Amino acid sequence: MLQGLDLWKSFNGVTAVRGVYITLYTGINCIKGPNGAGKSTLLRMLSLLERPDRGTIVVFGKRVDADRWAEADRLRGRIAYVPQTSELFAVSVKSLLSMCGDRAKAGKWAAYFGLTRFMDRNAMALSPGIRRRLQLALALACAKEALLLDEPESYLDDEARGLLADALRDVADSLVVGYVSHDEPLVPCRHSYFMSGGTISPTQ
Ligand SMILES: Nc1ncnc2c1ncn2[C@@H]1O[C@H](COP(=O)(O)OP(=O)(O)OP(=O)(O)O)[C@@H](O)[C@H]1O
Repeated sequence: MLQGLDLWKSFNGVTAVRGVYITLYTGINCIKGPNGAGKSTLLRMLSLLERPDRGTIVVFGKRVDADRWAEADRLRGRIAYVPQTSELFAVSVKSLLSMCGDRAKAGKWAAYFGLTRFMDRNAMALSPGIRRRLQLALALACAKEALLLDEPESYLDDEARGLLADALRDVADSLVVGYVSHDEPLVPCRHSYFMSGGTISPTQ
């Protein structure tokens, strides 16, 4: 279980997230809402990649308070994250895929997303859609407990959207999945939240 407790975040005087409480359970947890609602900021905080101004993130029972942020360094590896953009490090695909240690698992997800022929290419020289496939393969290979996805269907063609949907159905029994989107997600949501103006509420 991944929780945010009273999370707040402002940028240059603009409050992006206002006292959000959220619990992500095993399965698909969807966070929907319009542009600028604060979804990406919330997801980055839950991924321990953005320090909240105030509040606590509870990562499988372990608390990370905003004012004791050093603890985040010890827990960040438990959460795989796919950002909204398709940026990656400018190194070869195969070196990226070696990041998580389990080469067999990384190879399996790379093959699943049709990436085998790109292994020696520089990741940043690939098209945004192929980079998105690579980000997803990497995140699925690295994810042991939680997988947080920011508009994961962006850049993908129909084939890749189908692959992603099937993959998410496969891992939904074993991972906490957070899925941020504007529109209907590719897979049914076990829990749904709606965000607007930095606040959040559960939906049906
Ligand atoms: N790094 C940043 N620096 C300055 N402002 C930021 C930063 N990140 C987010 N914001 C601001 O915080 C607010 C919420 O942005 P955020 O990206 O979290 O919303 P969102 O719901 O994900 O939007 P979208 O659906 O357009 O991606 C916006 O006003 C945005 O400009």
